[in-house]
Amino acid sequence: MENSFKRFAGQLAEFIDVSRDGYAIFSADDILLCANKAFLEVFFRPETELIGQSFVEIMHTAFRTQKGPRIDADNIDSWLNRIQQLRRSRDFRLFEVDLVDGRWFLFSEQTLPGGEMLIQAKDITKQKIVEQHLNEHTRRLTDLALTDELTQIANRRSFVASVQAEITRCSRQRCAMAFFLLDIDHFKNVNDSYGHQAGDEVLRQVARLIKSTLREYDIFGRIGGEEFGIFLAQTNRDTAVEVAERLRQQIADEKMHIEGRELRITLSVGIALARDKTSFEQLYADADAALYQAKHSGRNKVVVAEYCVIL
Ligand SMILES: Nc1nc2c(ncn2[C@@H]2O[C@H](COP(=O)(O)OP(=O)(O)OP(=O)(O)O)[C@@H](O)[C@H]2O)c(=O)[nH]1
Repeated sequence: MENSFKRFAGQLAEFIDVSRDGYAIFSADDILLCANKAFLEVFFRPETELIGQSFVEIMHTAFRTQKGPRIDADNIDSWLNRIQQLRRSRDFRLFEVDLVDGRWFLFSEQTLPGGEMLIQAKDITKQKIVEQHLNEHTRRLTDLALTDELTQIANRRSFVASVQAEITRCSRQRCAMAFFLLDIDHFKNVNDSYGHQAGDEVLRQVARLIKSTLREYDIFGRIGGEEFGIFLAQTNRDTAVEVAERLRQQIADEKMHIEGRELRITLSVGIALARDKTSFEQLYADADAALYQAKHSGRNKVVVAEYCVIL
C-alpha cells in the first residue's frame, strides 16, 4: 500500500513538472520551497533565483522589473500590506491574476495544517479573451437596444426608463421636475419638399443641437418620429421656461445646411411641471396637452401645461 502510494506520488511529481498549470509550495513563514516550470514562467525567473526567496521579495522584484503579475499601485509596500491581509486569511482562496504580458491565471491558495501553502496557477488567458469579447458584445448590444439609430441619442425605451428612475428620486426628495415635449413644426413639409433623407438629416442636426445645449445630467431622448423629450430635475417653472425658450430660439436661429441647401426649421414645446408624486404617463399627458396648445396657437412656441402655473 505504502509502495503504491509512493509510486503514485512519484508519477504525480512527474506530471506536475510538465504541467501547463503552475504549482508551488511556500513555507509557513512564506519562503518559496519548490515550484514547477510553469510557475517559474509566471515570473520569468529561473529556479535558482526564485527558490528560497520570500513572497515579499518575489513581489518586490516583479514590481521593479515589471515581469509577472500586474501590480496596479504606486507604492508596492502598501499594495503588499493589503495582499498580506488577504493571504492566509482563509484555508482556501481562489482569485484571478493578470500578468504584465497579458496572460491571465486563476490562482488557488490552499494552506496546510502546518502552515505551508500550496499554490496552483491555471492559465485562463483563452477563457478571459472569450469573456472580454462577450462583455464587449453585450455592451454593444445594450447600447444598440438603448440608442436611437438615426440620431444616436436615447431611444424611447431608454429615455422612459431613465425618466422613471429620476421621477422616483425627485418624488422622494420632493424636488421640482420639468418635462418637455418638443416637436418639429411642419416636419411633413420637409420630407415632402426635400425628401426623406433630408428629413433624417434635419432630425440628426436638431438632436445634436439640443444635446449640445443641455447639461450632462439632463435626460434627453427621441420619443418617436419628430418628437423629442427632455427631463430636468430640480427645475422650477421659471428655469424650465427659460431653458425651453433658449432651445426654441436657438433652433429657430440655426441655418441648417441640408444636401447643399439652407433650411430653417422651428420647434414647438409643451412643458409639464411636478413636485410631488407623478408618473411618466402623467407628465407626458400634461406636456402633450401643452404642446397641442403651442401647435394651435401658431407653432414656434413654448407653452406650460395650465394646471402647472402655480409651481
Ligand atoms: N425623414 C423622417 N421623417 C419622419 C421620421 N419619423 C416621422 N417622420 C415624418 O414626420 C412627419 C410628421 O408629420 P405630422 O405628424 O403631420 O406633423 P408635422 O408635419 O410636423 O406638423 P405639426 O407637428 O403639426 O407642426 C410625417 O411626415 C412622418 O412621415 C423619420 O425618422 N425620418
